[in-house]
Amino acid sequence: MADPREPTLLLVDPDHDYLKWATKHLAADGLRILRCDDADKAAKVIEKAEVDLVIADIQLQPFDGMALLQRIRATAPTTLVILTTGFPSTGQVIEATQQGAHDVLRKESLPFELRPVVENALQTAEALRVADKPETAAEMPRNEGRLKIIGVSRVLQDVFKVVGRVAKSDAPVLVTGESGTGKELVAKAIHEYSPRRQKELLAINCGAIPDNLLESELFGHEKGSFTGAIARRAGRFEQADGGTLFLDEIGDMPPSVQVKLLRVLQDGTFSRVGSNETQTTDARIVAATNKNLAEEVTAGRFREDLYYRLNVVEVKLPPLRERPEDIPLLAEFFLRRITRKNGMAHIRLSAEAGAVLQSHRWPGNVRELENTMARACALAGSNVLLPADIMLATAPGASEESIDQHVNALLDCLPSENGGDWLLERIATRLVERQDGDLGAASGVLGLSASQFRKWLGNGG
Ligand SMILES: Nc1ncnc2c1ncn2[C@@H]1O[C@H](COP(=O)(O)OP(=O)(O)OP(=O)(O)O)[C@@H](O)[C@H]1O
Repeated sequence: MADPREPTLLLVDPDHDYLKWATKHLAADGLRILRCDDADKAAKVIEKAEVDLVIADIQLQPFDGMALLQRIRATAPTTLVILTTGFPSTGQVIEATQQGAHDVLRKESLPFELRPVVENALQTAEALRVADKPETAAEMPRNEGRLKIIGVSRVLQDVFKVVGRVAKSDAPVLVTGESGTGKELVAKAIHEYSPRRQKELLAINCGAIPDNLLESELFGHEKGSFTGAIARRAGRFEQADGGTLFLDEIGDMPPSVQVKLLRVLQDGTFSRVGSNETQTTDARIVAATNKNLAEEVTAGRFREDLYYRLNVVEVKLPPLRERPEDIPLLAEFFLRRITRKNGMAHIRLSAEAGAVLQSHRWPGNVRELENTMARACALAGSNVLLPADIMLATAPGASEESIDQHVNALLDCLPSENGGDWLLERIATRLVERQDGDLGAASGVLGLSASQFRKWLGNGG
């Protein structure tokens, strides 16, 4: 049965002006906001109503925010709690985190940080609720069109805070991280939380466009300026005027284009290819790279002056293996998205499969996890994913240790006697079913010959 409940947020603060401001600031379609001015009332509300997220001041009466947090942890484990305070000490932040607070925010940074952190927390709360109640799993997520960045890890929460802070300004942002960590998603979030959100967000992959075309793609060209320039054309900088321009793979930008980009960053001007006329643009630049740009500078492949201009604010996205707590949530999120898109019944992740995912190194990061979930959905035989349903791409760089972890996780789910045969036969049978009975195709998935594969099937065919 679908859970028809609206996401619910409870604000707890003795300051009535703050409560009014925060209610207005966070108001969104389909979001229920409750308010209390003391901890006792808040605890009663939480006993009666299902609350997804509590935002409470640390200084409350008759008991403080930390004590409220402990009560909530004991009585409503899936309710997330964000504590707010004037000047949190490091000790407070550590203690609150250890007690299970989702986050601790400084009051003075709430105008920038509150909305992105709350929206992310509500998505996380929804994912937790769905994971907690399998019967509601087929439910369509709310806010269908909204950007979704899933993650509960502290490092990702920190990324959210930076996004909230920088979104309001026009400063260039450099998003760094390995391939597939979500750099483009962060660029979209910066645009979406910025005053430019009504205007265009345009993206260009500097590594995917031949060097001689990149300049004209970015800055436009005049008719006849090169062979094939049959008409005057506006470039991305003109099109993104007033909006945001996302320059992906900036480390691959050729030196001639780097010079022109530097000029735009210095004074907002450029010229179309084949023209001396100066154009102006007010496009906000978000650049991304999976290279180490400082090293590119040292190697003489990237201009130092451009590096400093771009790197006014750096958002570092950690690889997925450094935030394993995000993996099961992301996996559940992708499972829901994939099954819904394909009109399939919802498929859940078993705890054992979650453990297998958490022990993988994910060289392709979140993108690899998404693909792994798509493959698992296509091959799954029931509505619960087991370790045997998860086929991890054997990355050339996978360490022996991580391979051992997978093997151990698989062995853990075997019955004690004669387990190996049982598992191989199950895997082989499933594969044949998924390939519509085509034994040759099924053996091909594993790279085995048909005769080897028949042995797996255990019955000679
Ligand atoms: N935290 C997240 N929550 C939900 N989806 C995510 C998250 N991070 C990444 N993704 C998804 O993973 C895929 C890869 O993300 P994205 O394209 O933003 O990575 P990238 O770092 O820009 O990769 P590349 O360097 O290869 O361009 C996308 O489908 C994106 O939607």
